[in-house]
Amino acid sequence: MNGVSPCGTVVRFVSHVATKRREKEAVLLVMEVMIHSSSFLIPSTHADHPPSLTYALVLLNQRLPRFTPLLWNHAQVRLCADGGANRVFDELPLLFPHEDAIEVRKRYKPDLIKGDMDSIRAEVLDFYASLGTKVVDESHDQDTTDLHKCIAYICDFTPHMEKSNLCILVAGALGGRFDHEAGNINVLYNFSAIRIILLSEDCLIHLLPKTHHHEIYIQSNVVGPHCGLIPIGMPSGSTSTTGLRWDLNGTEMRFGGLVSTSNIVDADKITVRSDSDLLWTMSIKNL
Ligand SMILES: Nc1ncnc2c1ncn2[C@@H]1O[C@H](COP(=O)(O)OP(=O)(O)OP(=O)(O)O)[C@@H](O)[C@H]1O
Ligand SMILES: Cc1ncc(C[n+]2csc(CCO)c2C)c(N)n1
Repeated sequence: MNGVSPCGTVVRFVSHVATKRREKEAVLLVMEVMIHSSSFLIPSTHADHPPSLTYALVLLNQRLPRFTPLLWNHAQVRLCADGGANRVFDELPLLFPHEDAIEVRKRYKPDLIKGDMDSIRAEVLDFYASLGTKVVDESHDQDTTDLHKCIAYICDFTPHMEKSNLCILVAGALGGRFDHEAGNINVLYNFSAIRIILLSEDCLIHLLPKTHHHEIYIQSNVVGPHCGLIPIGMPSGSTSTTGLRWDLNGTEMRFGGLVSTSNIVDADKITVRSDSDLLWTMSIKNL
């Protein structure tokens, strides 16, 4: 029947609404929870055992955080994005002032240096190449950033099955030039199916994909209390949270309207549900 009786039309409409509601409920029922924690900021000896994630570390060409050795120890593989190698060469010895600089450099030897190679110094390249670091020169590609090239490398060499356990830590990603920061944030969206955490000494940023509900466990000795939830790229029609000083309750967020900055974590666990991808940011304590 094709809507001849007004009554039939209403019945069909009601049944359509009921079907849509059931579909929505089914989606809600099957929506998986993604767990987030900052245990990579805690020494391995104190962190949860066995660690549930496999970490990779990418070092960028920006002042490295004081806690870089901690990230290094958590990681199974360490990559430098082009000039990031200069930072490892110059800055890691400064974190161990009582040790011989060359010994420190040998201990913190990256597995791979990749990029367009316009920033790495020749002496740095020669030093690590002679120690066996793999070097991948992609100077022909002037359309993707050096960070993008490094993330692509990690993904290409991580088996499909293991990608769900992979977490890429990116040191030196924030602060400094805004075009670089924006490019680094864009990489979170380029590789939205991979866990990637951008880090500076002061804060971390990662994506909360709309495909999941999120539980963020707060290790309050290393992170917080300042935090933010930011819809980049498109508005969020509805976001709900628990555990924040200023929780959202089906709230719309958009640039030009409300975005949740200068919020405060008020619980050990924060939950977030949204119809859009959001950026989660949190302050890092003076480790
Ligand atoms: N000031 C910065 N702030 C944030 N990230 C940075 C900054 N400088 C570099 N990076 C990151 O480190 C990576 C490697 O830096 P590098 O200086 O080698 O890049 P580049 O491509 O030579 O940069 P440029 O745009 O200056 O040519 C960049 O792809 C970027 O992700
Ligand atoms: C529209 C557009 N804007 C900027 C660049 C430049 N660019 C982007 S990534 C990159 C490599 C940096 O190592 C360079 C040079 C481009 N190609 N296309």
